Amino acid sequence: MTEPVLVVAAAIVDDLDDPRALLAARRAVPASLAGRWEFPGGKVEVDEDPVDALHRELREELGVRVRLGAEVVGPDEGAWRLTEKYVMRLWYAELAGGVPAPLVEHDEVRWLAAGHWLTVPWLDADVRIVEAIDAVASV
Ligand SMILES: Nc1nc2c([nH]c(=O)n2[C@H]2C[C@H](O)[C@@H](COP(=O)(O)OP(=O)(O)OP(=O)(O)O)O2)c(=O)[nH]1
Repeated sequence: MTEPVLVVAAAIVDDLDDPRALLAARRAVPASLAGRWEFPGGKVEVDEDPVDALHRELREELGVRVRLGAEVVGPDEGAWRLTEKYVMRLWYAELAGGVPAPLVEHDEVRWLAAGHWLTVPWLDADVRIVEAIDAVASV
């Protein structure tokens, strides 16, 4: 069996200490995923450190620098299984520089206000993740 490809992504919030708004990005490509929303991020390259990969992806995709918070630990050996092919690690983050813009594979980025995190059509695999972090933020 081949190992799943590691994807790293960020749940960018307005304030790590008191998250209210969550940044979601709408995919423009590929056609099969277009129109669905996701956590910005991407695949870790061979021999690349996952955290370095995350900073690289956020710089390339959104043009931002971030400060990372805690990892959002998932049920699949600490990660989140997305599909047969992909597994994702996710970190909370807040902006440290730049204004997020849909530069590469997205056509819109949107701040979702508290109570509205589940109102956009997330990628299928992301729904349970957004539910999990929404439950924590709503406490
Ligand atoms: N970035 C990201 N990918 C996700 C999420 N949920 C989810 O199922 N995926 C899937 C979509 C893609 O099939 C895969 C990640 O690929 P990607 O297209 O973001 O990776 P990448 O930026 O490195 O893309 P590329 O350069 O290889 O085109 O994981 C998510 O929340 N964020």
